[in-house]
Amino acid sequence: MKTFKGEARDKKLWNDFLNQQNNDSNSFLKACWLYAECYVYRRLYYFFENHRILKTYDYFSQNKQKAFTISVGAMLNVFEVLQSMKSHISDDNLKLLLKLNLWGNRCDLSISSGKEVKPGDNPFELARNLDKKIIVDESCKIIECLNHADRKNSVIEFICDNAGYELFTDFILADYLIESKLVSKVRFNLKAMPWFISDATFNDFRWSLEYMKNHSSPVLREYGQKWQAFVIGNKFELANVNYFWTSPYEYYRMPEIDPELHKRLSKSHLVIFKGDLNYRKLISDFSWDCTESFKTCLKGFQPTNLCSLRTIKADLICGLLEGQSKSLEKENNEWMITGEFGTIQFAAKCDCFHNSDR
Ligand SMILES: O=P(O)(O)OC[C@@]1(O)O[C@H](CO)[C@@H](O)[C@@H]1O
Repeated sequence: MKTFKGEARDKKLWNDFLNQQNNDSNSFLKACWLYAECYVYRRLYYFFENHRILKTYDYFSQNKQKAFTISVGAMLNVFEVLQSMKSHISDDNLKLLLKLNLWGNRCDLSISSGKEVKPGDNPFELARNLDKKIIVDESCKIIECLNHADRKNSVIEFICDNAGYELFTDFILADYLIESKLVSKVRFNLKAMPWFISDATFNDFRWSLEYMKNHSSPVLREYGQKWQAFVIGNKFELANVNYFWTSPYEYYRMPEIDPELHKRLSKSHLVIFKGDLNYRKLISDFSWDCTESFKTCLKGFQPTNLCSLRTIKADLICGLLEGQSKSLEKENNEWMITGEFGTIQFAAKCDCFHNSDR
């Protein structure tokens, strides 16, 4: 893996990392999966960013936009159910929205190697029926944490994953948190470059709201306008560009590599990490004993209360009960790589909530 040349703002971040690798492991074939995969996506962008005309071109944008447009049927269904929830703010509704958001992570174009992945037409029914597939469910702890938020001043940080339907479910959850007045602001952390095919960039975020605002369906138009107004009114905030999210670093190294980012996260009430890649970075892509606690696997990374909503696509996990992985293996010996199963895990910063040790 070669160091980068040119003027890129993350050149030093990447080159310092590459220079720290020992010669034996500094190659695509020998590096660990996380590093090699991140390097490939960064190197791909390098070819474009140094091109006179193509420097702002997002080579995955067509796939991502298609992923959004083919999900309109599911989105309309979500809005229909949501209308009835609005008049009835409750922990049960919040729990259901967390699950809707979790399953949104199935719609990822990197696991399908770019092939279309469409959500079912009735996502709430799916979310209600898939509880057996959530093999660690700490949604109650997340809700308890949200109920402790200082409603007037609390910020939630979303560390987003995929554009398309998953980003839509992020908006839905964020909207509910704002409307129910549990928090005052949701900040979205997006990718600074095309990443893992479908990861959401700043442009994807803006494109999605603009697409909704101009749609022929009145409800899509209404919410497109509403969420654009949230952006202008600072209820939805786009975090500044940050290259840490497209670096290969595991999150426990954040205080050393990007102390400013760590400090900013620590001021929020809760950080929601979406998806599989964020999970791998949270627990350092190590093959932990699957019964090890989430908190231990974070290796001290705990800027504030944090949670992870992830469909399982990579063969690492923690927080399971004794014997649980054996029975999953019997059910489906590919349970760790298909995205069929999911986890909702939580780690509390302070003692005021239960912690996630199981
Ligand atoms: O973060 P996501 O979107 O949930 O998942 C991304 C992901 O499925 O893509 C990769 C396959 O290339 C896996 O490494 C990874 O876990």
